[in-house]
Amino acid sequence: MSNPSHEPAHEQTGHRRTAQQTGPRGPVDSSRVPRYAGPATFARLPRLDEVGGATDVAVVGVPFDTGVSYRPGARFGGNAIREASRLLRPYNPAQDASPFALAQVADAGDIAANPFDINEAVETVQAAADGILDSGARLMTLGGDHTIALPLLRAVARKHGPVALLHFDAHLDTWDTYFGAAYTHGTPFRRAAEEGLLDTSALSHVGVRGPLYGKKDLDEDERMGFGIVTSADVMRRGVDEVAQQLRERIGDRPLYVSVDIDVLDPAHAPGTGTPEAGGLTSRELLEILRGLAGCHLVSADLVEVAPAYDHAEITSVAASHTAYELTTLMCRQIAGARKA
Ligand SMILES: N=C(N)NCCCC(=O)O
Ligand SMILES: [Zn+2]
Ligand SMILES: [Zn+2]
Repeated sequence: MSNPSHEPAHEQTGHRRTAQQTGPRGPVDSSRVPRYAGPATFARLPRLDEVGGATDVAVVGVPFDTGVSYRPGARFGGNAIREASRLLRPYNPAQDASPFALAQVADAGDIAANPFDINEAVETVQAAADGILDSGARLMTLGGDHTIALPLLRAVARKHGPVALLHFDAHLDTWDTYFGAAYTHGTPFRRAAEEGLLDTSALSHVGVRGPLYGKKDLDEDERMGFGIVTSADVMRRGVDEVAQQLRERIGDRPLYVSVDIDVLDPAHAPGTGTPEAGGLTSRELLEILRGLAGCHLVSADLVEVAPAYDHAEITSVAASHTAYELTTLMCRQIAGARKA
């Protein structure tokens, strides 16, 4: 019998064991079970229940997009990224690591956030994130709009104290309110700064570009402590120099990385809600992330993938590779800390 889903017996599912019956349970082996078969988990990794409910990194979907100011649809982002991640392979040559052999990574399913009540959804996301972090796992969330970065940062700061933030986005997302609403996808980092969740000596936006409401947007953002590497800066200075500057700013602080997929040029990520011309290439984004090796990455999100505007999975493939680099960073760091 060939069952391409994720039954506990890994002999039937083709889940790779990286050592003889010990060590992390890896992805389904795509040389034994076609990679397009069965329900999608991130990178064909086991579900959380298949690894006994304990993991080092929990990949979690956040199907929520009630906080958007323009095109809706990011509620479908997590599952689109899971589908596009079927083609990921277990060895990451760019970081010379087999991430899923270094640490257990499991797909913990979706957080069931109320689509009709943003305040309640924010509480639900925080409670779910608290639970996962309390179990000792790091979070890699997929999908949702940028509103969710606030409850995720609340959970991370509850565990680690104020964190360094590296925010990849076309937008600042430090605006104050929209239509009087405090919790939207344009406001999470102002709320996080107000709540003391951020280490104000290590806050960076990368990839910012496009029209603003006024110059005061930049002044207020700077007052909150953010430094900006614009999209044009990345082009002029190059990825190695940018990554080095970011690494120096972050140091050994606990780091949260938030990736809004609209940091990429619409040519590289058409499937998003508020696209802006002149963005990063996926190659630039992936290279900057790889340059963060050694940082203490405690959790990350990947938001604003709206598959209804995508074509040929351009956006969700870029997103799946972005999440793969982020999980690789976490797994390397976990394995390194275990050795030390
Ligand atoms: N976080 C994202 N993707 N966009 C924020 C844009 C807010 C605005 O409409 O001005
Ligand atoms: Zn954005
Ligand atoms: Zn954003």
